[in-house]
Amino acid sequence: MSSLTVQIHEDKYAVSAEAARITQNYLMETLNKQDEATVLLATGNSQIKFLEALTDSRKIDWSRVNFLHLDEYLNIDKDHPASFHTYLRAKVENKIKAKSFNYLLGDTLEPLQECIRYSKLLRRRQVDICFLGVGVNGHLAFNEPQAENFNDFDLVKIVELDLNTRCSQVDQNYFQSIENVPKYALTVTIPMILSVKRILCLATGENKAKIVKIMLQNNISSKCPSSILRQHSDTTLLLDKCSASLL
Ligand SMILES: N[C@@H]1[C@@H](O)[C@H](O)[C@@H](COP(=O)(O)O)O[C@@H]1O
Repeated sequence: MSSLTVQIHEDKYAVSAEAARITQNYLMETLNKQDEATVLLATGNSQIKFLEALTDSRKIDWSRVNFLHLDEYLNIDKDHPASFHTYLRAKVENKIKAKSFNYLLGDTLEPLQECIRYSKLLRRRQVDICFLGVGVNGHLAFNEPQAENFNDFDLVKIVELDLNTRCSQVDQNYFQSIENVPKYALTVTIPMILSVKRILCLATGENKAKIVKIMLQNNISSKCPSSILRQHSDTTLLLDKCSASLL
């Protein structure tokens, strides 16, 4: 049965605090039932305060938690300031002592082999919880809007990034100019995301209001990949008043 719960909070700080609270409780419950837990991490501005609050938690036994992440640019050095590797190393890996931390390698010379390697890692364990943001064009991880259905067979794939997505990375000062933004990326696919037990999706700010409305009120369609979350069995979408302003 599908179940998407929408919460509307005062601002991005309240969203982050609530996301950290939900995750902390969920991971504690999970670790009471099983030896290890597995988390699929997102990057982006929506995650910053949330990850800060979560990694401050002293109630979670991080030594029993495995981490993987959703996506990475292709042809980017892992130490590049805009790589998701740099982001996650600083915001998560360096802050806790995890059981394992498994990066998608964007500087690989063999992208197809990297997809296979990462798919194997993802298959090894059931992912317990996945964090997501929503792109301004509705993308989930780097699953860009497209005409076809959500029919990927693979768990990880190579994608060509939308011009919109690449421009938004410049607008947010991750890259100096559009020429510097990689054209391709690796991403976990929609079927992989839907296989996760619990999903927390965070979308805050006025620039997300239009897409949040489309995501929740238009037909479920691969033209707005995030709309597929309405078919997942246990997803919470956390909005602030700005991103929820058109609902
Ligand atoms: N590829 C990432 C996504 O994984 C992220 O969730 C999304 C939302 O970003 P933000 O959190 O900045 O709104 O866009 C980025 O481009």
